[in-house]
Amino acid sequence: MSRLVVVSNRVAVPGESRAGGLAVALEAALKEHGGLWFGWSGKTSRDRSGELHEQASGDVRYLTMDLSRADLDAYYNGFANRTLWPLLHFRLDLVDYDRKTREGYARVNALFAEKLAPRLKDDDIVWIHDYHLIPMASMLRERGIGCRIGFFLHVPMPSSDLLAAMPNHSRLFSSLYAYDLVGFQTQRDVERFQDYVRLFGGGEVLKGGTLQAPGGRRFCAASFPISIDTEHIAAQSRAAINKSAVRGLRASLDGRDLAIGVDRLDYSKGLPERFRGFERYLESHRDQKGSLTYLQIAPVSRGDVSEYRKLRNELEQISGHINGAHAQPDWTPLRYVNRNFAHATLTGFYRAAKVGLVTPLRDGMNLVAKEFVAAQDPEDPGVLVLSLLAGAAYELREALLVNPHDYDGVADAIAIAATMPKEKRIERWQAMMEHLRANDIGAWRRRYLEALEKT
Ligand SMILES: O=P(O)(O)OC[C@H]1O[C@H](O[C@H]2O[C@H](CO)[C@@H](O)[C@H](O)[C@H]2O)[C@H](O)[C@@H](O)[C@@H]1O
Ligand SMILES: O=c1ccn([C@@H]2O[C@H](COP(=O)(O)OP(=O)(O)O)[C@@H](O)[C@H]2O)c(=O)[nH]1
Repeated sequence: MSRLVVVSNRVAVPGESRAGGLAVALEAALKEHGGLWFGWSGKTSRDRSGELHEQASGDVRYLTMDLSRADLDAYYNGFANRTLWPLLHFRLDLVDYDRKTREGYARVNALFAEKLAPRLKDDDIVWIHDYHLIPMASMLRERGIGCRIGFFLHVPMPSSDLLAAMPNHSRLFSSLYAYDLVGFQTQRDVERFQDYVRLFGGGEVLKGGTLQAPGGRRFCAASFPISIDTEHIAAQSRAAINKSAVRGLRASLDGRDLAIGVDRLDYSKGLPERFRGFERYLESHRDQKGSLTYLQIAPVSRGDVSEYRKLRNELEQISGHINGAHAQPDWTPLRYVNRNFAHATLTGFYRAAKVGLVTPLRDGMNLVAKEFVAAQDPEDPGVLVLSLLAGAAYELREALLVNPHDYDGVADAIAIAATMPKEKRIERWQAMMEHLRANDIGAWRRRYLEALEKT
C-alpha cells in the first residue's frame, strides 16, 4: 500500500483542540489509514520560517513547520484569509488584493514544497488541502516530484465571473492543473470550476468530465462531499450525558427547550443574520415566547484579521440589543459564548437541543450540521434548521431548509422546529442518519483516494 501524505495549513497535532472542520475531518481520516500529516505548526518564530517539528501518534506521523510573523501575516492573515477566503465565499465586497501578500503566499507555498520534496518517495500519494496551498503541486512538480498529487477544496468554488475579478487570477487558478485530481464538496462546485477552466482558464472540458490544460495535460475534477465519523459521534453523544458541562447546561434550562448554534466567529457563517432571525421569531411567535433558549457558541477565529474583529463587535451589539429588549427577570433568550469547546462536549450539547441552527451565507460543507444530526437521541431527536447555501444542504434534504437572508423564513422555521410532533421528527432524522451512516468520513477518504489512484 502506498504511503499517504496529507498536507494542510491547519494540522490537528495531538492535544490541539482548535475549532475547524478540516482538522476534525482529516484527523478522523488519517487515524483510519495512517500516514504523514504535514503543515503549519500553529506557531510563529521570531526570525525565519522553516523550523520543523516531528512527532508520532499511532500510525500517524506529524511534521509541522513554524512560520515567521511576517510570513504568517502575508500568507495566512493576508492572501489566504483577506483575499481568497472572501472571494471563494462570494464576497467580492470584502476582498483585499495586495501584491505583497500574494508574494508572501507564494513564498510560503514554495517553502512548504521545499521542505516536503526531499521526504517524498515515488510511490507516495500526496493529498493537499484547501485554498492556503493551491500552487503547492506545481511547486513540487518544479522540484521533480512525479508521484500522484491530489487536491481537495474545502470551501465553495464561486462563479467563474467572481474568480475572474481577481487580479492575476489565472496565474493562481491554473496552478490547479498540476494536480491529478481536484476534489470539491458538491457537484455545483465542480460545474463552476469547469466553467472557469473553459471560459477564463484557457482549458477544455472533455467528454466524461476530464479536463485538459492549455499545454495538453489532462486531469480530473469531481465532487466528494466531506463527512463525519457518524457512529463515533453518536456514541460520544450518548456518553456525554455524564459530562458536568452537559449536565450543567441541561439543568440551567429550567424545563425550557434549547436551540443551539456552533460556528467559528466568521462572517461566512451568517451570525448577525441568524440573530436577527431569532429576534424576528421572538417578535412574531409570541405564543412561544419564553419556551426556547438559544445558545450560540462562537469561538473567536482569525482574530488578527480586521473583518473578523469588526464582526465580533457587531455581534456583541446585536446580542445585547436582543436580550435587552426580550429578557425577563428569570430568562435570557440568547446566550452568546465566545469559547472553544471540546468536540465530545459539543456532542452532548447537540443532543440536549430541540433545534439546531446552521444558517451560513455560504459554506463549503458545514460539519456542524452533520454532527448535530448524528448526536441526536433516536427516540426523541431534535430538528435541524439548515441554510440552502451550505454544501450540507445538498445531502441533508430532510432538514428545514431556509434562506439565511430571509429573517421571516428563519423565524418560522425555528417555530416549526420547536413544535414539530415527535413522529415527524423521527421520520426526518432517520432519513438523514441513514445517509450519514452510508456516507461517513471513511467513505469520503476511500472514494477520494480510489479516484486519485485511478487517475
Ligand atoms: O484553520 P482556520 O483558519 O482556523 O479555519 C478553520 C477551517 O475553516 C474552513 O473549514 C472548511 O472545511 C470544512 C471541512 O471540509 C467545511 O465543512 C467548511 O464548510 C469549510 O469552511 C477552512 O476551509 C479550513 O481550511 C480551516 O482549517
Ligand atoms: O467550540 C468548538 C466549535 C467547533 N468545533 C468543531 O469545529 C468544526 C467546525 O467545522 P465546520 O465544517 O462546521 O466549519 P468550519 O469551521 O470548518 O468552517 C466542527 O467539527 C465542530 O464540532 C469544536 O470542536 N469546538
